[in-house]
Amino acid sequence: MFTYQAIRAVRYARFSRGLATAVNQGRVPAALHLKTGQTFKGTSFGADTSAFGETVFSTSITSYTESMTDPSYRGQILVFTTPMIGNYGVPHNEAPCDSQDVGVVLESKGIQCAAVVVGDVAEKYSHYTAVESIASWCKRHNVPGITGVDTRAVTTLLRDQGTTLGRLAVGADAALPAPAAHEYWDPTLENLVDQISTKEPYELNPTGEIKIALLDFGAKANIARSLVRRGAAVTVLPWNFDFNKVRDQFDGLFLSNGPGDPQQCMEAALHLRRTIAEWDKPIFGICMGHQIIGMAAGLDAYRMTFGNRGHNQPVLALASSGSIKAGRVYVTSQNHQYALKLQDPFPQGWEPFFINCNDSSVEGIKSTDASGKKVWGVQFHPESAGGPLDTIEMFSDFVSQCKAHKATAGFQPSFVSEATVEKVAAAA
Ligand SMILES: NC(=O)CC[C@H](N)C(=O)O
Repeated sequence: MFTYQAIRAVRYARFSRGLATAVNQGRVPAALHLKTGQTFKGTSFGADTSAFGETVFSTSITSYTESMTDPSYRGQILVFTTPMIGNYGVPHNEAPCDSQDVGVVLESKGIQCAAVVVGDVAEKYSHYTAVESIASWCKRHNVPGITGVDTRAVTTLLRDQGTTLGRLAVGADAALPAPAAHEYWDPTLENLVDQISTKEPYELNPTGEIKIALLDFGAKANIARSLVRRGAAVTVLPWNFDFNKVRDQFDGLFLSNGPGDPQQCMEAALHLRRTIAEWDKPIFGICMGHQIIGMAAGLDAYRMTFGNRGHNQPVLALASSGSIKAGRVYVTSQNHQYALKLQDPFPQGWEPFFINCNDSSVEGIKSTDASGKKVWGVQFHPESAGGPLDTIEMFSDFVSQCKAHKATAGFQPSFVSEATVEKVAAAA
């Protein structure tokens, strides 16, 4: 019995060595180094370049294309726990750009993450919308990838020690020793939002029924799509634009997702504090936007150990509002490292809206009805892309609140801008 097992073990070792040699032949070596001292070796795909970043894992099974183009992944080395990545290829990322749409099929124009780590990259792909492989897509966008890595081992490490700075070393770099601890680049020390946010305001669907301002902290395209497809005209504004200067022209304010540490965006939270105090129209924020709303309300944001990234995060609704029913669990799409601190009591005029069923972190806040305001923030992504659509109707809730407010608000002379007054006077 023992002999039989020994023979099998030797045969298997020879077989897998042979397989590894065959697979690695002609391949460029790559190594994922973590600042905590571990190294994972594999082979490279995509760009022939090395990259630093914050190493994070995502439990999403599909939608690598949407995740990789999500600006919230900027500066991050994205480890996919799903073993095979790339088998449905990458679509052509240009939508017919009439003013009704946002110009892209995916979540932004380029690949946003710094690098990708996969167990097994698919060389062959098959999908009716695919035009290229993940490897050629990464190459075109100068983003390196590593395959042949035990991503379960990397994930276990990241769960235990937390999100860790890393370097994906490719080619000759892979043979060099790992960088010294002080050499690792920490993206969270930079204002990543400022790097990605629009520099100039622009408008989508200008003939929409209601006018929404979208503060762009690194907005996923599906946020604008979800608003435009519900009939809103969307004006995209830079993240630090003082909305108070133009608020009289809008029926609602939306704060988008975005990369990095929310503390870097305190300026936006200060503008928003004033908006919430002085403006009574609906405000909705997602992920970074939710964190900014929380900071404006007086809550603190903290850095989680490994964050939540994936399309299978359950959240419990603690309050009912629009399509959301208290006591129900919704499965959500998420991508965040920071969260709002749960404090007791909550700031006056605010209540927790959702809580994460896995780790009890705050997943949403809302203004209480007594305050007379309609402000919501959710840590998860109701627009998904990718992920479940359990909470997509929150967009319809927001748009209908804006429409209802517009219908009942009537003419409010004190809120009308000089430009509007001039236009009204000219028309009279
Ligand atoms: N998706 C997001 O907006 C992420 C928000 C923030 N950068 C975080 O990591 O928590």
